[in-house]
Amino acid sequence: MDLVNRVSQHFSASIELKIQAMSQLASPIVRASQMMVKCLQKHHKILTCGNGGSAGQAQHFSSELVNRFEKERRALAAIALTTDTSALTSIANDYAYEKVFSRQVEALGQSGDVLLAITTSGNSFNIVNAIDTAHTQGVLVVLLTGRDGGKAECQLKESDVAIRVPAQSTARIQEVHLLVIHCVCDIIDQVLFTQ
Ligand SMILES: O=C(CO)[C@@H](O)[C@H](O)[C@H](O)[C@H](O)COP(=O)(O)O
Ligand SMILES: [Zn+2]
Repeated sequence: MDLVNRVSQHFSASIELKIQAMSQLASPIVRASQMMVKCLQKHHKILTCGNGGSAGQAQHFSSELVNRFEKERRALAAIALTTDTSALTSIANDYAYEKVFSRQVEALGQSGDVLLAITTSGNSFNIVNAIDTAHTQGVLVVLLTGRDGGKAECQLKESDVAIRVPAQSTARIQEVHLLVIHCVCDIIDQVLFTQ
């Protein structure tokens, strides 16, 4: 097996998907960024969640707001719901894994906040439940997903934003999600901190 060729195929597939997704995703990326700008301007916060690789993406995004992205600016309010192992393990242990994010949204989510929910399949029940609870708390939702958007996209309201990567492979979808996250960070900085 030619492993170098295999690596080349991964690069090509990732590049081609990004080019294909650009025209479809630019507009929802801008809408999601504007929603988050409004949220942060009003001193509300962004909650993030996801499973596995998407948990890493959720943390990646929240750290770029709390710390910084590419320019010096004040800290911005974001909390990853994937990091408090005591909350995660007790909620999973006492209730169900499907509740690990929704219980935290119930505790922390306030009207005017935004939930960034990340799922490649759209079918992770803890994400679907987090979206339902966000709605009952008056929290707007930005959903990063793939494939057919799954149950999570079906739960969205008109005031929410879906950013669905047109691909089937979890890895390829995650690669585009990271690019989307960096676009959103850039727009937030551009709008909030450029005169
Ligand atoms: O990162 C990977 C594979 O690339 C996996 O860890 C992946 O994130 C996990 O299988 C997740 O549980 C998938 O969840 P979801 O994206 O379907 O919501
Ligand atoms: Zn980054």
